[in-house]
Amino acid sequence: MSAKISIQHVHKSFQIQRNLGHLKASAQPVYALQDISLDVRPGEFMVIVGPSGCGKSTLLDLLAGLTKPSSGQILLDGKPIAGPDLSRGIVFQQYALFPWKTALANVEFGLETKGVGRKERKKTAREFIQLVGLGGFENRYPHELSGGMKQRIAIARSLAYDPEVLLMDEPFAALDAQTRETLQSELLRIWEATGKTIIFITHGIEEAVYLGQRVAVMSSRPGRIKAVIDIPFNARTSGEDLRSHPEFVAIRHQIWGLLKDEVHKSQEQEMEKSLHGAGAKPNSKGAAANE
Ligand SMILES: Nc1ncnc2c1ncn2[C@@H]1O[C@H](COP(=O)(O)OP(=O)(O)OP(=O)(O)O)[C@@H](O)[C@H]1O
Repeated sequence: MSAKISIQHVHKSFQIQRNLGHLKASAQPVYALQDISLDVRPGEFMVIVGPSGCGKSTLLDLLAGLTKPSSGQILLDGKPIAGPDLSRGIVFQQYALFPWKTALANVEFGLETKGVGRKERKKTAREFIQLVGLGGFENRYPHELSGGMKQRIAIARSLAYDPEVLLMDEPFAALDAQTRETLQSELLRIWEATGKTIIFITHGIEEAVYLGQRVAVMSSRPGRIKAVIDIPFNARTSGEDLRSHPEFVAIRHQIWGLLKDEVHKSQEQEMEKSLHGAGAKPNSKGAAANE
C-alpha cells in the first residue's frame, strides 16, 4: 500500500543570530532534525514521541507546510507538500479558538474558508460538535467552556472541513489527567468513526502506547527516528482497561528504555542552552544542510 505521508531524508536547521557585543553578529545553525524518514499509511494512527526540544514541533510544522525542510522532502499522496492547505488539519496544545466566536462559529470557520454555503456550514458544524460530544454547547463562547471542551471544539473545527490528515501537536498536554484520559479514548472513537490518518505528537509514553498503532521514538536534538514500534492492540476502543494490561506495561517499558538516555541528553542540552545562549553545537558530523 502506498504511503499517505512519506517523510524522506528530512533535515531541518535554523540560522540564529548570536549577538557578540561589539563584534559583528554571527549566524549559527541549530540542527533541529537529522535525516528523518518515515512512511505513514492511509488511515493510520501514528504517534511520534520524543524528549523536550528534540524537534517534534519542527517536524509537525513541516508536515503542515508552515516551514520547508532544509533538505529532503515530504510527500502527501506522492506529491511534495508545498505549503499549508485544507488537506491537513492541525490541533495545537493551546486551543487556538477565536474568543469572539461561539463554538458553532469556530467550527464553521474552516468551512467558510472552503467556500461552503451558510446553511450547509451550520449543518456540518453541528454534526461535528455532536461527534465530539458537545451537542447543546453550540452557542457557548470559549471562555464559557472548560479546557477539555475547548480542545473538543478545536478537534471538531479541524475535522469539519474534512482534511485527509489530522496533525496533532501535544493536544492534551495542558489538560488535567482525567480529562486527558477521557479525550484520548474519545479521540480513538472519532478516529474509528472518520477513518482519518492521524499524526499525533507527544512526550507522554503512556499516551503514545494507548493511542498509536505505531510509535516513532525520536532521539534528542538533532532529532532522528530512533525506532518505530508496532503496538499490537486491536481492541483499543473496546472499553477494557488497556493501561494495566501486561503487554501495555511491557511496551511502555520498552519505549522508556529507548527514551531514557535521550531525555537525559535533552536535559543537558537545555542546561547548556540556558548557560551559553540558544546556539547549541550539532553533535553529529552528518548534520543538516543549512537553510
Ligand atoms: N524558529 C526557530 N529558530 C531557531 N531555533 C528553533 C526554531 N524553532 C525551533 N528551534 C529549535 O529547534 C529545536 C527543536 O525545537 P522543537 O520546538 O521542534 O522541539 P520539541 O520537541 O517540539 O520541544 P518541546 O517538546 O519542548 O515542545 C529546539 O532546540 C529549538 O530551540
